Amino acid sequence: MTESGYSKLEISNLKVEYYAKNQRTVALENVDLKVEDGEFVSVIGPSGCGKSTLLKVVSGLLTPAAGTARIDGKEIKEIPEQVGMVFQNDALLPWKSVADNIRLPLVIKGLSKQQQDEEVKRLLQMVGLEGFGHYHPKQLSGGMKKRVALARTFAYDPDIYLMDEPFGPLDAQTRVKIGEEFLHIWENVGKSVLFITHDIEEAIALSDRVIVMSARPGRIKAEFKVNLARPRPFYDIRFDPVFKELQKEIWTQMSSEE
Ligand SMILES: Nc1ncnc2c1ncn2[C@@H]1O[C@H](COP(=O)(O)OP(=O)(O)OP(=O)(O)O)[C@@H](O)[C@H]1O
Repeated sequence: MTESGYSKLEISNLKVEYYAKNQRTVALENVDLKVEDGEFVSVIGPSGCGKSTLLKVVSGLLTPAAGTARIDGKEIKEIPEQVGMVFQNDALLPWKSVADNIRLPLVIKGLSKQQQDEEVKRLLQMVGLEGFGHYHPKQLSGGMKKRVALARTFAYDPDIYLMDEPFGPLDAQTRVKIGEEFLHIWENVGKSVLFITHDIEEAIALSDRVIVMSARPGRIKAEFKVNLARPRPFYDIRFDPVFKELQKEIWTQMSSEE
């Protein structure tokens, strides 16, 4: 809870429908979910269960058919300034340099040129891209682009990070490396995260709680608290017996019919 007594994010009795070609699809139904200040929550579930839809509601891009989504107690009616998104596709501006992509939120925030330069330098260092500021996105590997996208989100410094399978397109090795770096940075930043993934191991390694959704219409099927101390080693934590037990429980829940 925040000082004001509200959760950072509170979703209550949410229902979302899509209409396409006279066909109604109920994407989400009866979804209740809270994310506290500084909490890392992952949502995992079968393809099409409404995970991205959930993020679209929180980012103000979709209006629910019923129920509410609130940030700090205030109902989301338009794009809230407290959220920052990281997608599977990095959404970098190809005509701008790496430094200028990261600079964008700082310009919007109204920082002076000198403050922007200092912050860009700090962020490039933070994501391991020192010396690449003058490169353009097309000159970077998938993992490097992901680092730029993360640096840009850290530059924006939102209260809630909304992450939709952000490491999805990366190869397994890069995915672990970036996951590790992201976890390390996040553990210092300590903001709320709502993280969508298909990967049980990634969800456990990163999160304070893992939410399992049912197939469409998406409902919350189960919730697991991750009782693993922080800071955590993103990879080695997988060998902890608590991790393995949780992985088994989540897998059992995901593969059960109900
Ligand atoms: N713009 C749209 N118009 C109509 N139906 C849609 C639209 N967007 C999503 N849907 C439907 O809503 C349901 C939930 O979609 P959503 O993208 O939220 O699922 P998801 O869990 O994120 O899937 P995945 O894991 O495959 O990315 C799906 O059945 C999808 O077909």
